[in-house]
Amino acid sequence: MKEEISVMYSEEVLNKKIGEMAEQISKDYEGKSIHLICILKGSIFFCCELAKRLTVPVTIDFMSASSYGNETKSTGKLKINKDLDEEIDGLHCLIVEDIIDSGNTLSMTKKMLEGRNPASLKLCTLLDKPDRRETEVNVDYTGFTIPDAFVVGFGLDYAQKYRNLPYIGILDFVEE
Ligand SMILES: O=P(O)(O)OC[C@H]1O[C@H](OP(=O)(O)OP(=O)(O)O)[C@H](O)[C@@H]1O
Ligand code: HPA
Repeated sequence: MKEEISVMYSEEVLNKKIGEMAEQISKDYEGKSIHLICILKGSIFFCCELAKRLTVPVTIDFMSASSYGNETKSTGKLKINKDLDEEIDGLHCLIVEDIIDSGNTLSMTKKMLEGRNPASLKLCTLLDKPDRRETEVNVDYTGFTIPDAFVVGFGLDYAQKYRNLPYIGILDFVEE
C-alpha cells in the first residue's frame, strides 16, 4: 500500500486561522500573562505560530503525554514521557494541542494539571475531530472542526513521519 496525502488546510489558511485565534486569546487574557503548555510532539508547530502572534506576555513549558503508539487508534491510556519543568500554581495556563480526537489525552492531562493549582487552566486546539470523541473535554479555543479522517502535517504524524509538512493533509492508503 502506498501512502498518499491530499491537502486539507494550506499553510496560508493555517496562518490566517492561527492569527485569529491569537487575537481572541490576547483579548481574553488582557492584563495577564499566559503560561503556554505545549503538548509534545505534535503541538510544537502550532504552539510556535500561536506564541509569535500573542500580544500579552507569554511563558512556555513542554510536556510529553500520549495515548497513541504507531497506530491510528487511541489506547485510552495516558503515558507521561516528560513532565513540565516549572511549577504551575498561580499561573494562567493554556494547554496547546494540535488535535483532539478521542479526547483521552487531553481530559487526562487536564485533570492532572488541575491538581497543581493553576490560577486558571484553559484548552486550545488547532483541530477538533468530535466524531471520534470517547471522553468529553471542554475546549476553550478551536481552530478547525474536522471530519473523521486521519490527518498529518504541521506537527501531526503517522508513525513519526510527515510532521514537517507545512500544511495539514488527509492521509490515505492506496493500492500500488
Ligand atoms: O484526543 P486523543 O485521541 O487523545 O488524541 C490526541 C492526541 O494524539 C496526538 O498525540 P500523540 O500521542 O500521537 O503524540 P505526538 O504528539 O508526539 O504525535 C495529538 O498530538 C494529541 O496529543
Ligand atoms: O488524525 C490524526 N493524525 C495524527 N495524529 C493523531 N492523533 C489523533 N488523531 C490524529
